[in-house]
Amino acid sequence: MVYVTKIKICGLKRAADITYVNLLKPDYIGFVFAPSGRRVTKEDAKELIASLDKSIKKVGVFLNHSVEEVKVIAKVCSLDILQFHGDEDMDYCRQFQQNVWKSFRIKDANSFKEMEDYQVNGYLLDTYHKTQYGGTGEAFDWGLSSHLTRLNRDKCVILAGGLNPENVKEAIEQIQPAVVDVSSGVETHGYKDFEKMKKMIERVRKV
Ligand SMILES: O=C(O)c1ccccc1N[C@@H]1O[C@H](COP(=O)(O)O)[C@@H](O)[C@H]1O
Repeated sequence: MVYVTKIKICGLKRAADITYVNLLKPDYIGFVFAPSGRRVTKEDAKELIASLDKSIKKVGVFLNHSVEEVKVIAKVCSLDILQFHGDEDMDYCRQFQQNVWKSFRIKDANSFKEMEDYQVNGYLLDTYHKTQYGGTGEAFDWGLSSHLTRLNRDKCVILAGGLNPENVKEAIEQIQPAVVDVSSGVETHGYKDFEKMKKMIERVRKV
């Protein structure tokens, strides 16, 4: 079977991280503007982006920001995609020129129903957590994806949550997402790890 899964590496914050991705060329990279140890300011992100390879698409990760705030950051950083991780509804999502990925926190079979209320460019499946909206490093039960309705299966699914070089092949085979999104799984002591990122990209592109 041939899958053509794309890969996003999220949570870049250092100049070294940009050097790594320029060498490894994932399809997407993400800057976290949500409260997190990975959070960057728009000024930091703009400076990092200045030396980013132009072939790599830039995703901004937001969490219940105001529309105005997102618009300013998207413009300053020339973001290609806006990823919303909070309680943003469809009225909120339709207010932007950029492509929108909305995250859905998967807990049980019912968690997929909310996807039907949205018409966005990407449907990001992440793990439900009581207190965290993302970046947990925890995978959800991929078996639950059997509850994705046919309608939802045809959508652009981005799989996130606890992915790493060891489990990504199984995840792709089970869910067949358009994109896999990784943050914690390619870090060591809170920083992006070149060897883990390299291994991750090799594994994804070999499936
Ligand atoms: O990365 C974060 O710190 C973060 C904070 C708040 C919302 C989203 C966040 N990141 C996104 O979380 C998922 C899964 O990350 P992980 O691989 O499990 O660490 C991914 O979509 C990140 O973009």
